[in-house]
Amino acid sequence: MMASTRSLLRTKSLISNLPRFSSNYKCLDVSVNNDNNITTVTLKRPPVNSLNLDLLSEISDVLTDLKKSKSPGMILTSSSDKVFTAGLDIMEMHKPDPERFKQFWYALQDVWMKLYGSPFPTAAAINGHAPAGGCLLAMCCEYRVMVQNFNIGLNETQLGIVAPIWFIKTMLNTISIRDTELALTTGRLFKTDEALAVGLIDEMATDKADALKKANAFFERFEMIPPIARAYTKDSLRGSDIEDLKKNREKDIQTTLSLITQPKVQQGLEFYLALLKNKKESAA
Ligand SMILES: CCCCC/C=C\CCC/C=C/CC(=O)SCCNC(=O)CCNC(=O)[C@H](O)C(C)(C)COP(=O)(O)OP(=O)(O)OC[C@H]1O[C@@H](n2cnc3c(N)ncnc32)[C@H](O)[C@@H]1OP(=O)(O)O
Repeated sequence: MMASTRSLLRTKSLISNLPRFSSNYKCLDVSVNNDNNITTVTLKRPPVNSLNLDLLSEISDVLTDLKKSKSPGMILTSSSDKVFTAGLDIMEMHKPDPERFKQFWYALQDVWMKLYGSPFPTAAAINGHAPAGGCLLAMCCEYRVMVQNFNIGLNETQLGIVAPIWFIKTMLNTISIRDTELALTTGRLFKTDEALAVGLIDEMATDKADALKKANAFFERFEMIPPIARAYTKDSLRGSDIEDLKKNREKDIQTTLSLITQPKVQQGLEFYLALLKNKKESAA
């Protein structure tokens, strides 16, 4: 196909599929790049983009919109200059109201299924720390570019909690079984260069602009690949993990609720929260 015909076809399909986004997001900025029609979703819940029910619900909605509009791709990033996301909002797990916790966990499952299983390509421009749930969101994306001198990893065991099996499968889809076991059992947070060495991220960046540039370049790889072939291939690789959670969704919610409300686990969370607060006080 001639290059000019290709670009005309692309322009036509972009016009007909232009995504329409709600302007009502409180915790997200959503913008579409005019050059390649890639959508950048920016997490914007200060101070640390911790994932509470509201933020998760908005991420879930935007993923639905992107799928409906047959988006050619999405970049996930943060408005903070030092935190991509601090993971799940600990306040949703500390002394939780059971009904609220169930909604919260359901929303997290939704985000995971939609992001890990999206038919469109995804990249994370990780411009800050990405512990626990932050690492999960980044690993759900197909490509990760991370700004130097930050931390990423599933550190749940450090908090006395356990990464659910679907978190673990997401890491197994990213790095080796051996590295996953060592990382999870020790709750290891990797510095950017260590994450690159182990394959947890794909590229390093000097700053956010560089991360966005490299993330945008990732999508050029798919210009000549029919989207349907791409999406089926991704589904062949990831679909069974998603089916497993779909089958066990209710059980996963109940088990997590009963574990998280155990007094020992609650004490551990309290201790961790106190550490976070003390860190601030001792720095002042
Ligand atoms: C065997 C029993 C198993 C039972 C359970 C079973 C399954 C449950 C599975 C649950 C899975 C959970 C996954 C998660 O995501 S847990 C969350 C893990 N997150 C973290 O460990 C990160 C904690 N935060 C930090 O390390 C730092 O905040 C930082 C991200 C590196 C940023 O540092 P800095 O810029 O210096 O900011 P501060 O530390 O001063 O924080 C500012 C402010 O934000 C509060 N905060 C930080 N993180 C969270 C959070 N995740 N949730 C809620 N709030 C958070 C922090 O306390 C400060 O608040 P104040 O300004 O009020 O002091």
